[in-house]
Amino acid sequence: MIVGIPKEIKNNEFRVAMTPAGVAELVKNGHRVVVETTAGTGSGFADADYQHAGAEILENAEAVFSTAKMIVKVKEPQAVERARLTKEHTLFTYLHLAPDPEQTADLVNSQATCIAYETVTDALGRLPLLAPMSEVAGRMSIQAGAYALEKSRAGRGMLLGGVPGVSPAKVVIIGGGVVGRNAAQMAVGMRADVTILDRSIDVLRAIDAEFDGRVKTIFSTSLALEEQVLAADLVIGSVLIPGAAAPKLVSAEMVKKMKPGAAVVDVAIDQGGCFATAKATTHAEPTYIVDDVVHYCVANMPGAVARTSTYALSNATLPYIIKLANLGAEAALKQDNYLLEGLNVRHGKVTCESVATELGYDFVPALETL
Ligand SMILES: NC(=O)C1=CN([C@@H]2O[C@H](COP(=O)(O)OP(=O)(O)OC[C@H]3O[C@@H](n4cnc5c(N)ncnc54)[C@H](O)[C@@H]3O)[C@@H](O)[C@H]2O)C=CC1
Ligand SMILES: CC(=O)C(=O)O
Ligand SMILES: [Mg+2]
Repeated sequence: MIVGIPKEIKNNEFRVAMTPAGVAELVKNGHRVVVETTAGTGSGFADADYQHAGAEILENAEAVFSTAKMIVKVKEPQAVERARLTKEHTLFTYLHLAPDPEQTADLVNSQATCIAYETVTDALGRLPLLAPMSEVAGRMSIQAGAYALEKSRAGRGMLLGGVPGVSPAKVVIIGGGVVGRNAAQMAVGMRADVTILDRSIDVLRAIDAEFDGRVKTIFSTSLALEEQVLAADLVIGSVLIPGAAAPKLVSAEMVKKMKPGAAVVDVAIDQGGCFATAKATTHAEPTYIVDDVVHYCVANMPGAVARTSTYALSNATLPYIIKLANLGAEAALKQDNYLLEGLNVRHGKVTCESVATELGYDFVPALETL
């Protein structure tokens, strides 16, 4: 198969979908790989590194899309990229369709086979292609939040860990999954006062055991959530209902009642965000203020630490890319039910139920499109 790696074009997105080492694996498996010139520069890989690995360098994205059958990316295709997709293409990348009607309509119209990293599952019910970026974003959320609490960003002027004689900041994490636990690790390391809310008691049990009492766990009800958010200096939004738009757990009224200068980092913004006041921002201008509360809502947080993130993402995606290339998308999807969960749109049909429900499409079970 011909596999294409375009350069990412989202604002301040420096990741690339494959490392030269991944390309070498594909080439070893008998595939042709075409890479857009300078696609790897932001992650520290030169065109020559990809050439050494056996890839061909093409001069622009147009050439990559028209040459390759499978397009492997990091972020959801932007409008100009969507216009290049055809029925012959398989697209393998993050999509986050539920909060994005324009993208969904374009992918439906393209007739392409669109597999979303974030809804691929594994035998334990986890999300193996979301997890590495959730680890990165969870860890970053605390440094972003610490920065947002500084006076220069209109924050409360608090140091997360306090100092001897002065209390640490109160960090509240909503959602104790991969993002939430990684955020907690960093916040505990910085000596903040950390509380995690989740609606799964098993998740709270595991966190209680993992942190050995250094993190408080609270079962997430609307009342408990409001109490915690109003007492917080920094709130991390990290809930997920796979495929669906994030539930708006923190209302605009609640934000109004938060402490002046408190900060929120809505990591779940890629699924629309769990704060009613959240709107996606970019690394170029990551924060804005609503009712004296500093909001950080960057939808591609890992793009800022591209080298770490590119390695982490491609470690996870490579086996799936090889399988899709070796078998072809149709056979690979038929053979692997967990990969099949990643299929969101194919040949004009929406095959992810939560996306269909959210955006008013007829849901067509994925197998029926194969
Ligand atoms: N902004 C960015 O750059 C990035 C955003 N993300 C996003 O972060 C979000 C979280 O991802 P993960 O941690 O990997 O998901 P996860 O599935 O590991 O964890 C989500 C947790 O939320 C909990 N939850 C669901 N509804 C809840 C509620 N009403 N109250 C409390 N807890 C609730 C679940 O029980 C689960 O433990 C996702 O939207 C993901 O796409 C991930 C990576 C990068
Ligand atoms: C998961 C995601 O949205 C990202 O890594 O950018
Ligand atoms: Mg206020």
